[in-house]
Amino acid sequence: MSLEIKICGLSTPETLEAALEAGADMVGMVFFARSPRHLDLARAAGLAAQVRGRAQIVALSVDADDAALAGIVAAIHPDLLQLHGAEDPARIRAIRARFGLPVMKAIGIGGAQDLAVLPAYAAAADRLLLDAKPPKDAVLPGGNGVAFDWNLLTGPNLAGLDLTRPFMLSGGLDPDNVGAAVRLIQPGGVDVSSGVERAPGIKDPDRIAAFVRAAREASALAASGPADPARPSPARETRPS
Ligand SMILES: O=C(O)c1ccccc1NCC(=O)[C@H](O)[C@H](O)COP(=O)(O)O
Repeated sequence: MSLEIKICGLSTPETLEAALEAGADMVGMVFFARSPRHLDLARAAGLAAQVRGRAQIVALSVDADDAALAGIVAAIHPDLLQLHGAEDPARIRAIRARFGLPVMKAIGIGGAQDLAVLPAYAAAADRLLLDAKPPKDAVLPGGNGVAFDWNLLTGPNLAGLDLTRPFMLSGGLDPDNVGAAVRLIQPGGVDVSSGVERAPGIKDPDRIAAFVRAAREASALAASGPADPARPSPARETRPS
């Protein structure tokens, strides 16, 4: 299975085009008013029209209620809903049922203890996004450009987890470190926002291209031999189909 690459927090036609031309599989649009990447629905609809049929459209929200989600879905017809708040497995199931769309749940990882919740979330969501926990003083629950210890996701720590679909890795990835992350973890996908920006909320086309290139090169290399012999390759799945 080939590595899926998501560029999150795109907000202009130019940077969106850079992500699509670089070969991103997924593009993320942020609906969270406190974020410098926040999009209003009209702007998002225009960007979605530019993407349709070229990559998957991911709508990111944070503890959004049904009315807010309905507005987002009607405006951009996303392929995937990314939930980046404190949505529990019951809420994820309710959202999947109500909107008939696959859900990717972001889970903050700070230590081995955070892995315990993964099976419950994997059973409810279509995908998991394993992200860093936000720093204590952070305004945003994600998109903070901080990484967690990737070694938490190597063989012994994942051994007891019933994961049956590829997860995406995120948090502090950038063009310089994504190769090492892919070779070590062999995730199903990688997701980046801050690491391809020149300032908060301002994406850099060159960094987007460099990120995609580095991730693809590392994925090809990893496919020729797993870095962690205790771990099946590619990364295991997180939900029965
Ligand atoms: O990007 C935002 O502004 C944002 C706001 C609220 C919740 C999540 C948000 N972003 C999440 C992401 O962009 C990524 O899924 C992930 O957290 C990685 O971000 P980064 O560490 O900046 O690459």
